[in-house]
Amino acid sequence: MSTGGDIAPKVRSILDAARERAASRADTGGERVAVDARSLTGAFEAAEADGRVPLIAEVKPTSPTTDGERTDDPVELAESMVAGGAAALSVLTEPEHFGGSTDALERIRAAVDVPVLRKDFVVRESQLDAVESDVLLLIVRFLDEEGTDDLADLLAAARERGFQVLVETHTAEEVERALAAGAEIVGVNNRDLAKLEVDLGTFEDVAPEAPENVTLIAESGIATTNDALAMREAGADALLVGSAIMDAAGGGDVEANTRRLVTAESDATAETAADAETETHQ
Ligand SMILES: O=C(O)c1ccccc1NCC(=O)[C@H](O)[C@H](O)COP(=O)(O)O
Repeated sequence: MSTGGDIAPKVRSILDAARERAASRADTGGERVAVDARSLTGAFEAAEADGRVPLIAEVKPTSPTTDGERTDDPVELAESMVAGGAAALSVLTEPEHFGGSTDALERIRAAVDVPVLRKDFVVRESQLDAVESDVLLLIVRFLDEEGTDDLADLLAAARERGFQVLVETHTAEEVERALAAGAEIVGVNNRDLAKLEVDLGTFEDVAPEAPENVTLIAESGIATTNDALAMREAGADALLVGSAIMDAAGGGDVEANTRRLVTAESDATAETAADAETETHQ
């Protein structure tokens, strides 16, 4: 099935590149990976117990919607994110549009002890063996396209290799399809891959479709502490944040940017308590 006419030209170019990489990997064969994965839900629980907002911070040097590129050492960026309290990391491995690489992911995973998500556009089983990671992303919308494998088959193939799988959706219908395929970790992307526009209302609208036993992640467009609080209020078990932490245009402090979002809830609670205290003394 292909509903491909809806996809933005920049996203179509990403998908075409993913198909080409899948074909070249299939040609060269290559060994099947066997992952000893660090638990993503365990990392979220540890963050919650510690009063931190469970956050996946994304090493995203650039993107089709980013002004500029961050050329710092990806391992240093990743270590700063962990120092800022990130429960897990996401690492772009797509080279042509996001400046990522499998080499960067390998180096980061060796340097940190939190779970690492491989952020790429996986459409064929042969792509699963490009590199080991704790979590793998599958995007429902992309697996509609011609020349891609079936979502349930890919999910099973990824689990057979030891990956935990984050299945990304954008609509209630895609959440249903993710669940029917057996997804246990579901992301709702606030970025519409058809128009590349971001609307945090997407997560708020779609989240009620996911049952309680699913780990639900709000992805994209989360920039401020208020955004983080709104996504948590709407039911996000965790947040996935790239651009606001990377700050490619400003080259800002990645550790401080991470900490600001991770402490959003504890800071809000402290502020409310301080306001109550002030009122009592007036
Ligand atoms: O980020 C993009 O420009 C983009 C363009 C086309 C397809 C996917 C894209 N992003 C992938 C992502 O899912 C985000 O990197 C991730 O959710 C973080 O989003 P943000 O915090 O808004 O950087």
